[in-house]
Amino acid sequence: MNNSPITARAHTNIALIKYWGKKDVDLIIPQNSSLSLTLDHFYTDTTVKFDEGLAQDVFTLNGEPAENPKVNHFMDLVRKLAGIQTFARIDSINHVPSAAGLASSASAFAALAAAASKAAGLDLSRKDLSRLARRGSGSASRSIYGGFVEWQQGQDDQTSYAVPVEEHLDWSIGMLVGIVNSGQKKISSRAGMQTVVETSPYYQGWIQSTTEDLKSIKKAIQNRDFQKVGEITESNALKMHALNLSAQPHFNYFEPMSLAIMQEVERIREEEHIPCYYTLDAGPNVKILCMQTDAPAIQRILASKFDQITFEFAKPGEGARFIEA
Ligand SMILES: O=C(O)C[C@@](O)(CF)CCOP(=O)(O)OP(=O)(O)O
Repeated sequence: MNNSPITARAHTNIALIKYWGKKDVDLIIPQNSSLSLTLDHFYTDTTVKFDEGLAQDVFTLNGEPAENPKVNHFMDLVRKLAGIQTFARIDSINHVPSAAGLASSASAFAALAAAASKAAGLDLSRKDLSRLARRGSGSASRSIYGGFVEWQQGQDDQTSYAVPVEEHLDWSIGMLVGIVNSGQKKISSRAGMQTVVETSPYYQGWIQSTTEDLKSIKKAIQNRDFQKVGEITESNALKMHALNLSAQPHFNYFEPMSLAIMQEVERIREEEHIPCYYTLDAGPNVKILCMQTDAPAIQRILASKFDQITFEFAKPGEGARFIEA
């Protein structure tokens, strides 16, 4: 274990093919493989320093003391892996719009996995970092890499990890992220996907369909077929949300503003002939896949319709890495 503080940076990722259900809740083994795009715009910096003088882990988030049982549980995993008992100081800064509601668990646990394992004296491969990050939050397994990333579902702790599909993208694709300030209490991803696995009558159909989508989208990425990538992305997101509508009790993450933006994206595509496609996760925020050159025109149209929402553009981002604090 080295006693110097280690800082890591990891970016958030947005799934084009969704992870939405676990086979094993404790190990976080998913029901299906997923594929995401790591974004440059939103990231987490986490510093970890092990200190024999601490009687427990001390955690701060954005400069404020914080309590998070998932972080404590995760640090226990790191201690076990490194064969140490020492507690640590963990300081995490989320560079994500505060009202975002953007699932920052992906960047947070990927950055924590990198910084904590290194500070504990481990020198993990990116594959083992992805496996470790997965234990914090499934989607974090993908943020170890940049660009397009596939989380191969595997069947156990050894075989479930992410791999880079195309890490250094020479494709000028990107995402506009609309921050819909949500008043409603959202159901966490963890709770939402559990309900769906247990109660949606469509769940087996989802597994079959999303497995097909993954194969098709990888081919479309290889062929630089933006329209196909977009169509699959939009369809896959709606199928995921259909699971929520069909669950018992049913739930959904859409707000009226979400639906209005979704309809406007379809209008821009069909009437303005600007290729753009939406996806949504466990919240009301709409993410719009588009080519970088089209982003300003789309932002202008959206700003004229939704003046109270900011749409921030994100290019493909890099994988988790160590930085000077
Ligand atoms: O990212 C995706 O594939 C789709 C979602 O974002 C939702 F739309 C799921 C993210 O779930 P996560 O927060 O990783 O859950 P955990 O494993 O229970 O911590």
